Amino acid sequence: MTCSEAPEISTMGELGTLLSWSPAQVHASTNPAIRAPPPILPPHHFYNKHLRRELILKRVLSLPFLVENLSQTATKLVDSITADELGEVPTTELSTHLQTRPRREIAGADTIADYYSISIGEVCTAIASKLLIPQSRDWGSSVCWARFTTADRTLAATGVEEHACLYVLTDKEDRNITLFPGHAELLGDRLSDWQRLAAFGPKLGTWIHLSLCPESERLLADLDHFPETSFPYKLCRTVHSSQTESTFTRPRDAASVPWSIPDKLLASASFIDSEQSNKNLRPRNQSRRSETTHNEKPRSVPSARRRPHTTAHLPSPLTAEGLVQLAWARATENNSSLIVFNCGNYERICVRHRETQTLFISPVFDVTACKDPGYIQLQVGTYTAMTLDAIARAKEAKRTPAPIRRSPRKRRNPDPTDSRAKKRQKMSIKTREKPLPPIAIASQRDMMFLTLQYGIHCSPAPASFIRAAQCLVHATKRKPNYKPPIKRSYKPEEYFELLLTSQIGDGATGVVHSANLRVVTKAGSALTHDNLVLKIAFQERQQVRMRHEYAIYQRLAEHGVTGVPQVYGLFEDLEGGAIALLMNNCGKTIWDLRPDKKRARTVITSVQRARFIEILTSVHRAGVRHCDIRAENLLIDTDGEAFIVDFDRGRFEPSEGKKKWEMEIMDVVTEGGHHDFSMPSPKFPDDDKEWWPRSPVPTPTEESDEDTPKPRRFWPATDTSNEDTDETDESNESAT
Ligand SMILES: Nc1ncnc2c1ncn2[C@@H]1O[C@H](COP(=O)(O)OP(=O)(O)OP(=O)(O)O)[C@@H](O)[C@H]1O
Repeated sequence: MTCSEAPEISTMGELGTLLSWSPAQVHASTNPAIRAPPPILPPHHFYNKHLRRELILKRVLSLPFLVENLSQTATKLVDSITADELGEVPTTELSTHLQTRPRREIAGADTIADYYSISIGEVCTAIASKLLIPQSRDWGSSVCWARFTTADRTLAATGVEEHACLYVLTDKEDRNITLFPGHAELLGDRLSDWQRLAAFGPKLGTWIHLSLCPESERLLADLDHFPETSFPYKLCRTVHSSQTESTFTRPRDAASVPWSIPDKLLASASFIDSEQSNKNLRPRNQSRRSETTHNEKPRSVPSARRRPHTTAHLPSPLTAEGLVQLAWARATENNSSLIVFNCGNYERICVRHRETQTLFISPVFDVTACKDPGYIQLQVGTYTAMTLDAIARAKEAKRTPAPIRRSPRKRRNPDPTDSRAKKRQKMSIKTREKPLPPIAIASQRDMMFLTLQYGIHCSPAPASFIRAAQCLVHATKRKPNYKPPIKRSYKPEEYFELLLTSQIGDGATGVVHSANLRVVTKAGSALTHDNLVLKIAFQERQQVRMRHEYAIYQRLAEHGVTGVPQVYGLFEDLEGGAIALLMNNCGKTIWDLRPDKKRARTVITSVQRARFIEILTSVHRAGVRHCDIRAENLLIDTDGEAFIVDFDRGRFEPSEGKKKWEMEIMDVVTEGGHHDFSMPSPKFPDDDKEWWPRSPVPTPTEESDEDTPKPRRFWPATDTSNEDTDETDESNESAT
């Protein structure tokens, strides 16, 4: 049945009538040009393989009464509100949303999420805010629901929308809560709870929308078809004894939650069959010791013996395992306890239980057929439960500081009586006489084991990356196009380790991380080098751009250009899906360094300005045009040195006119202004000699953004769809 009509509102029971409403069925667009792409695994699933062991999902169990529980949360709050507090229900305003018909183009996961936002989200945030702050008269929303856009616009085509959530608005600078005007005063003593909530983490609940197609419905139906004892959580396949050490306290569940998990179910979730449940979480190093004999140093086994036939992320259909892993990882990142899966007409709600690392999942239900209670009541119950749970966790986290857990992995002190240790020490003294910097040693090695250790990440097993292009800083005897073979296993002196410690940027070419390097010398001493940067590219077009960026840096290195990143190599993931460019850290962008963050004006010294101009002059002299001179690509390091980064849009052999034009842009940017990239750049003689590799035609899962720079992002994201480069006029030109 469908309850497609907006409720008729009577004065009595207006709220009840609103709560009993369920939306009309949505139908896929009849326009063949508007497809509902079947969900595929998004490229960023790479990160989900690096979740901390303590945060990884171990099992999925059914929770039959979750939906009823959540509806009751709304019922209880409605029952506790007095007629006086209820005041006037803004029926006309709210029912306008309920009447909103789906647009005919509804198909993709992003349009499903947008439809949900205007027809359900707007109403439910208003009602939930009223129930949480009953004294308010205005029915304004202090909890919000939104789909957050990302810099990677190609994600819209994956058929999965994972960036929607319930949240409280916070000030970006000081993380103070921004409630609907007047609500802060009404909260009285409870205001501190909400403040704490905002500081604790403003995201309260996670939504995963899937495109409107039969594949999505099948996926939703399969979400609990796993063995109860263990969930097959996918990790990297490298065999390696990791050196990462961390103290980490698993976030706690609230002592009392607005839903109930029967004791029996909780007990069965807590039952850890160590053999069974850890089997999938155990990286291969613990199960296969074949590479270590008694007296030998442990060898590491890469994740594959062959290079993948393409390094680019291949669109593979999303499986139920993949979807659960994706949703779990997203909820972990949001630190939310509830996850809602929605594919237009069907829905499932889940509880992420932190302590037992279990996902408790409701049965699938038809959102259009919700009756007693209606769909709006269930959603309001879900919103309020999410908020109350987050407030409780924020409060408890403040009250009981969690004990600091020491990592069980300890570094062994070398045994002074160990003759091999003594020999190693002697050798290290010898090598100390002629020390090579660690980065120079790593530059001669072809295998990189990559580990993530920041936020929710602490890789249970590293990813294996093989060198695809040489270091441009330290000389190597290798031929320029040398492709190193992949060995069966690697001794410590044959590889280097890279630890990603934070994410510092996310652009059209890739995700940029800060990184530390560790190498073990032949003599056995471990050396480290901090302050590196690794940019990872996933999609084919991004990878073409990254390889081009490397080629540009190669040209600049040949011409001895300084003031640009030093590149230590390009690497390919042996499990496919990613390539990575290793560079030195050039500091912070002049955009991020602006003294007044509320203004767009950047400020640099005259010496720095002169240096930026000098660098660009030498770049031009090397026969390269940057093509993206913006405040986000001009960096200053901790010593005040200037750097120009991000050459993925760069072009070879520019005309004199184009170089002059770019220098004028540099003048504007270093004066604190911004160039308007929507302006077509003028034509000059010899422009046709300029060349650059064209990005491949976007696959159906990718949207073309040729030469469109990354929009400047705020939180929530602002609409910058009109931004464009001065190069767009040229993007249709033929190129070699
Ligand atoms: N070598 C570096 N050192 C320090 N920070 C860096 C470095 N390279 C990049 N970054 C940071 O990462 C951000 C994104 O990097 P970059 O511009 O190279 O990526 P992109 O994917 O090409 O982005 P865009 O969409 O702007 O072209 C930069 O704005 C800068 O803040």
